[in-house]
Amino acid sequence: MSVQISPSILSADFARLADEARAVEGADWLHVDVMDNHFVPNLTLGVPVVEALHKATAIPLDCHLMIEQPDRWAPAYVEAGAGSVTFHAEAAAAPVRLAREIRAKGARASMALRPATAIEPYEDLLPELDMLLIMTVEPGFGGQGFLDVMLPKIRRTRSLIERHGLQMWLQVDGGVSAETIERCAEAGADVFVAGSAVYGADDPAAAVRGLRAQAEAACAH
Ligand SMILES: O=C(CO)[C@H](O)[C@H](O)COP(=O)(O)O
Ligand SMILES: [Co+2]
Repeated sequence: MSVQISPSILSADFARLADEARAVEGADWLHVDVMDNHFVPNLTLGVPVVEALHKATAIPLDCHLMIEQPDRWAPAYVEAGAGSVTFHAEAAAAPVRLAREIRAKGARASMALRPATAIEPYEDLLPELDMLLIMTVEPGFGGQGFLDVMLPKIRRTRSLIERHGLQMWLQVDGGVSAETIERCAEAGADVFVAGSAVYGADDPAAAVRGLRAQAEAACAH
């Protein structure tokens, strides 16, 4: 699977979201962090903003739901136009049923793991998913330092995906930057979320190009 760069609008100017989406033209997906102040101690945006963003940009929206009760709310994000919908394993009541519903509605189904959540209990669920997201910070805020202790989990997850012969994305989210992206790619990630490293740069589109070049070089090894 080819490298995908997904800038996170968590680090963008929320008063200018349409412009900020255009500022990363050339990115593969746009990562949209939905937080409900219950699953994580922060509050961001919801379905109406995703709907508006979908109308404002051609970039596929990669919605990361850091919310309780994703079984109840995730389908609305597909209807709002999300290209992929990621729910957290720790919050989902029925992850297989939810993944099937997301796929049936026409989006990629993805499941996220907090840093302390192991992949192994979810091994048998992998065929139900189009993507697995390994958090490399505690979810809730942008601009945190990359947790390099997550690298073995990325490697183990890549091995499981290969052992099962699956075609699925492996996404990393949190602290991904020019300093850390190569280690993520070498460990087996192929979808890279970057918030502060892209929107904190003077030229966000150039930052996307730089991250892509580094990831592609490291993935080829
Ligand atoms: O899900 C997230 C936080 O919970 C964000 O996607 C992530 O933190 C991106 O920001 P940065 O690249 O600055 O770490
Ligand atoms: Co995210």
